[in-house]
Amino acid sequence: MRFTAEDIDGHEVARREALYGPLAEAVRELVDATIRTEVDAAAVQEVEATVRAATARLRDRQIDGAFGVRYTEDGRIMPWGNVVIGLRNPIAPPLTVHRERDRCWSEFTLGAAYEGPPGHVHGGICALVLDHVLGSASSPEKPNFTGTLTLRYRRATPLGPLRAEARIDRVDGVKTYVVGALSDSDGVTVEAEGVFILPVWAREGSTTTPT
Ligand SMILES: CCCCCCCCCCCC(=O)SCCNC(=O)CCNC(=O)[C@H](O)C(C)(C)COP(=O)(O)OP(=O)(O)OC[C@H]1O[C@@H](n2cnc3c(N)ncnc32)[C@H](O)[C@@H]1OP(=O)(O)O
Repeated sequence: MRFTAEDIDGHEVARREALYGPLAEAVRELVDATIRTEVDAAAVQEVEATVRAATARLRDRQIDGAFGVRYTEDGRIMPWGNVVIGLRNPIAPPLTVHRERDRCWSEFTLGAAYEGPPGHVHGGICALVLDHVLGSASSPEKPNFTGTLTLRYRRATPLGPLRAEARIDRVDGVKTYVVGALSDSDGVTVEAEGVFILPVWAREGSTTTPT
């Protein structure tokens, strides 16, 4: 598991955010446009060639494997490849998760790229979002892992503006029980319960390392 410390200061973090954030946002727009475009065949082929050229240009120099989770020396976390919140990940909506004591919440919009049933959010995407928001609520600091996530899909979740929220229900040793929900403007669409577990290597006094 890749947790990496980076020797950079806040200015450098801000510079990278300003550089890579807009690129990821542009690719998100490209994904949406790819799904929804009705331009003619020649235009589609022209764009395909342009996108392939852009991809090759980015691949001129790249890291091996995934981005990992990186930290600055002053403890700032940079989960920029994360599929839910990653600044550099165009697949991430991305969510900004807010914290208030024992609860977390996020308001965000899911568009055409997240469709399952016509005009509605794919059930796996609902699970993805809820896993992350419940997981975030489970621990402000230590890396809890999802042990069990239980969902009740009460009605289909429409594409568009949504809210996810979660709070700690109870803590039992290394297990944190969290409850939460995904909602649209008419109320709850998916209810969630999760057990989030502090892995062995992160426990007090552990000498094991992440695997
Ligand atoms: C990044 C920046 C963003 C920061 C924000 C971060 C939010 C991220 C949220 C997303 C989180 C993820 O997607 S995490 C990725 C998805 N999850 C995973 O890949 C987890 C894979 N599974 C595992 O690594 C492991 O099985 C663990 C860590 C879940 C548990 O293993 P373990 O640590 O060896 O557990 P162990 O000591 O045996 O058991 C401890 C206690 O938990 C219970 N227990 C064990 N497994 C389970 C289970 N699956 N469900 C329920 N309970 C369980 C045991 O009965 C025991 O209870 P008792 O005897 O004490 O009563």
